[in-house]
Amino acid sequence: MESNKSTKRKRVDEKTPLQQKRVKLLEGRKRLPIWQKQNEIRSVLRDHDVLVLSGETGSGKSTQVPQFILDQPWCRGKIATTQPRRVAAISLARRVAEEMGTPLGSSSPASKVGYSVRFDENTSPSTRIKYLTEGMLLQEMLRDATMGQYSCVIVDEVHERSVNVDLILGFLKLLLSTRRDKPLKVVVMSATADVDSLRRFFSERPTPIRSAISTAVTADTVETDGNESGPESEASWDGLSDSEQHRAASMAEDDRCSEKSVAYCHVEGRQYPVLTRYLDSHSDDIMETTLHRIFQIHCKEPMPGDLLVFMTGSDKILDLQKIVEEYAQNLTSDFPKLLVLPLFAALSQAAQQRPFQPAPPNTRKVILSTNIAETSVTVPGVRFVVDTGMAKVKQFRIRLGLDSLLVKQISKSSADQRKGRAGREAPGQCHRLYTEAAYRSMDEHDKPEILRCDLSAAVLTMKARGADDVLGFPFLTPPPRDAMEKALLNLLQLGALQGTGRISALGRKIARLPLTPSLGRVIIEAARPEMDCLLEVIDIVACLSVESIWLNVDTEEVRERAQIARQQLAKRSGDHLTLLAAVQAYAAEQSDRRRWADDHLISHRAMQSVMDVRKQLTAQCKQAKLLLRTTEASSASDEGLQERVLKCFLRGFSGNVARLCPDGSYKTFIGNQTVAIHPSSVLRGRKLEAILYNEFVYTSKAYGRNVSAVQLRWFEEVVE
Ligand SMILES: Nc1ncnc2c1ncn2[C@@H]1O[C@H](COP(=O)(O)OP(=O)(O)OP(=O)(O)O)[C@@H](O)[C@H]1O
Repeated sequence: MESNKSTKRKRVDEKTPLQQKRVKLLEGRKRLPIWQKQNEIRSVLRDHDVLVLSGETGSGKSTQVPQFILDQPWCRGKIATTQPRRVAAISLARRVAEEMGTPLGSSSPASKVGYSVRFDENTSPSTRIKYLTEGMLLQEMLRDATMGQYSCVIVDEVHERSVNVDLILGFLKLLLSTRRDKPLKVVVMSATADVDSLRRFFSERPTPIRSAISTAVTADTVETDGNESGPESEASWDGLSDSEQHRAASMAEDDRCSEKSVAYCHVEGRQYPVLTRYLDSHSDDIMETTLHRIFQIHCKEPMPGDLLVFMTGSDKILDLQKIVEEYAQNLTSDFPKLLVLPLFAALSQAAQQRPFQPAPPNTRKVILSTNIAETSVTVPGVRFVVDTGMAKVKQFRIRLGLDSLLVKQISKSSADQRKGRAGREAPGQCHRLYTEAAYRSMDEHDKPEILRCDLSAAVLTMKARGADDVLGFPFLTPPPRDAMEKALLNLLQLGALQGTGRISALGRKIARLPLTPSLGRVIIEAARPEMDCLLEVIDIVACLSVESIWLNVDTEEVRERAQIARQQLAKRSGDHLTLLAAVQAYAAEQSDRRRWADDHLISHRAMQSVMDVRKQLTAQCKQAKLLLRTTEASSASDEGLQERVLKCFLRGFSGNVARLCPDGSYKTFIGNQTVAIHPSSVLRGRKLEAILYNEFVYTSKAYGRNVSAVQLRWFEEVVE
């Protein structure tokens, strides 16, 4: 008996480190609530096309479901699991690769688990389980409308109801009814979703409408080779082909999309309890309360136990980081050290992974995060969640035709997701910095993004995917008609649609770029031989993809230093060319880029992200044959270049132009709204004929951010 045991132990010891880790993690997996449900999940998916799966946060949905179904006879292809954010897609892929004992992504041709996020595809020829952001799955759908490589698509964290997830659900619903040669299974998962509406959505048959996707033809096969106004391939894009119509008709006679094909399963319980604490009364100074609570936990609670603090945005996070670090210096050596780590979307990928690494000995991690860590992620070590109850959300202002970010109270569903980040490896605590009454008065769910944001990108994706009649698309929640019309008009104005409403060749090119339609249009414009400024525009677009490259300057002394340092980079024409000058100077710095950034009060971290995005965008433009020039970029000081660059931005953002009025204010061309130059702009306080801005922010008043001076005659020239 004893010798049997020792042979077994020896066998385990002989395994590779990957296999040893797999065996070790298997014990923990078996304790997850979902482990007991695996046979039920397999059997339900054998008999049904769609499974709506609910289960508490941490019960094991995101990591286990793909592994449960991998070896099922119907599952010959890949399994896609979508995530709302790249940080979740990457960390889940890493974890599942460890649990399966396989290398991650492209590190080995034999790797079974990979991920795909914007600007980073990390898969191998053997990848079977792929975690990808919703945006990336939509991009894949543009290349292969039938999604032939997948046997199963798992739509995770569906409660977040991003526009992208709503589009994916609609496309999957249509695909389920048309892809008959290879079966496709769909699993929709969340801890806090509205299960009934999802079941109803998939149970109702899609109407065989013109909008149904073309499964036989992909966008690639109908490309009209740059002929923007030329006739589109009518047969290909007129909704259903003959064979598809036949299939859709026969489908109406069977029960494929009836109640029977949609199953529901619930996973009860979570692994560890989480104690919830509320404030006794409302806090008027949330920063102060957060700071106080961080130190209260740190000084009272035993180690180990890291903190995850949910805040609104990067500006507040960086402010609090500084204050916590200052206070931490005054702690006596009786207390463990504090390591403060920010986590927000605009950080480089490497910086986003730091909170997932273990803290050094005798150190407590304090992760200050936006809601990018709200769902799906397990941040190892976290036992305490501190929730400020607020988040920045996108809000579309139809009259202006612009998205703006507003700070708002979160929903109950968000609060519960935040709480669910604790209690994943051990019992935890959730400190809600609001009262219990405030929690009870919160909305149950967030308003779906489709009801509150600009729909241009969504409409373009639908059109590029062959869903021409966008008003007939199967939406889980139909968006407001005026927002759809606004999006159609915007796309028409960008030249992404033809007069008939069909997508143009130019529109299809824009749809394949991982950018908003407006920024995509700027890129395409810059690639025209007359403009010839694509490399420079890529640099600026890369800067616009991070929140800000400039460090916050809060004291008079630092402000003065910043002014002097930034003056060397500032361009009279405004922020766009100033950003270009900053990227060019940073890229040219060969000895010590970190020091250069510090000297100019520029965020080295943000610049690393900019360089990442710049590299990827350049590669994508080369692949799309937009970038033919091999010479170096021109200097930001070249006047001719400045005009061409700004004209390109004008082409994509003609709606974001305001002219100077006799009273000294700026009023937008569209909507006649007053808009001021943002205080962060190099043009602040200047009186110019007209300004162009990339972003509209509303704080104490309406501001345009990232502003440049433009001439009215350019406007007439560019926007015929
Ligand atoms: N990176 C990780 N490090 C350590 N443990 C992990 C990691 N990822 C997952 N786990 C463990 O696996 C459990 C299940 O995680 P999983 O993400 O599958 O749950 P879930 O049900 O999808 O949760 P949620 O609804 O919150 O996304 C976690 O509670 C944790 O114990």
